[in-house]
Amino acid sequence: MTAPLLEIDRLSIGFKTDNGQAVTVVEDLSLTAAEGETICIVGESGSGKSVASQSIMRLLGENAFIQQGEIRFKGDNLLNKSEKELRRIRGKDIAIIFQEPMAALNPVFTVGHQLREAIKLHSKRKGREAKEYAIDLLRRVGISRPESIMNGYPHTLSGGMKQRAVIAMAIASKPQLLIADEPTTALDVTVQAQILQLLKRLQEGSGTTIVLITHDLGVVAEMADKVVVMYAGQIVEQADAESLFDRPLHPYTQGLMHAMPSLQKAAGANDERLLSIPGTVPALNRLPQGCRFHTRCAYTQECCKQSTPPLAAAGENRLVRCWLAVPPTGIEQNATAGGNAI
Ligand SMILES: Nc1ncnc2c1ncn2[C@@H]1O[C@H](COP(=O)(O)OP(=O)(O)OP(=O)(O)O)[C@@H](O)[C@H]1O
Repeated sequence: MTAPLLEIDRLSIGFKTDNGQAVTVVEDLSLTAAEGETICIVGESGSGKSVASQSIMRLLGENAFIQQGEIRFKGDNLLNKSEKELRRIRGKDIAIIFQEPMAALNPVFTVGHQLREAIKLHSKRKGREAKEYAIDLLRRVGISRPESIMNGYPHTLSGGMKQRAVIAMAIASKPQLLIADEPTTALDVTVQAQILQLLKRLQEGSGTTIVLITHDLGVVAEMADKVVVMYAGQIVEQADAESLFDRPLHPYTQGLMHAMPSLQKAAGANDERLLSIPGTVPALNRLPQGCRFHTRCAYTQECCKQSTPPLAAAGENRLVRCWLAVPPTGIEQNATAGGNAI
């Protein structure tokens, strides 16, 4: 059997803080993504989604350190690569798109110049050939007057057009893996939908694997094959998208779903009484004992305050970290059987 394109294996990441202490922000994270698959990582702000995704490209700051684990891309551990080897992989085999398109665009160069540079960096195309390819890429991302956009500076474009230009740069080298970190959060709703459709269409044509970071379950519903739900640095639930939306198992996932505006409207809630999960994600250096979610959970029992639930099997291709799904008394019995289905 061929290895999945991306395998993150028991990855833990810490940051050194100003007072010299280390804080773990991603703990024991494992996931796999096959060729052509879209995997969404979802959770509230501060759950560790961006740190996890940026670690794939080793884009974390100097105060970040890997505590354990591997990130394998086509079977090779990226954490063992030199900076030189990584430079070759970044932007060519693996590309990243951020929430804010200006993070990738330089305001002092035209869109065409930047696109041609991206093309020259990762392919043999030069001069006229690079220009024609740039125009073709802009057309592919839905820009209808590519020639005039080529001569424009980024600030002359709308947010949606800028993000399209960034996507054109990202796909120039035909990457096998595209990491998209909240790519539509800065855009208004109709443009968001267009950009998501664009990513889907490009993926269908190229077979690119997408790791999509979002706090928005609406985006997950639109895009995901597989979903990883993160809370306070840990995976709390992992499932294929259909099973997750059919039957969310973790109270946190259920809370995120109840907070989805479309579901609330369908249930007849009015805007003043939008449901949300009470409380906030705890600070990672002051985590509660036991389950990290227990201080916000409607189903907290004594065991939740005492000990951390494991991420256990809960049916086919499903994992959940909750004592309700895998009761403490069942753990020893089921440990050798690989967890308890609910
Ligand atoms: N450079 C850094 N130094 C110290 N801590 C950091 C650094 N970058 C991120 N963190 C911390 O890591 C934790 C996870 O952050 P991360 O950005 O991954 O969360 P997120 O789920 O992507 O949320 P958001 O949607 O707000 O970006 C947060 O507590 C954050 O403060």
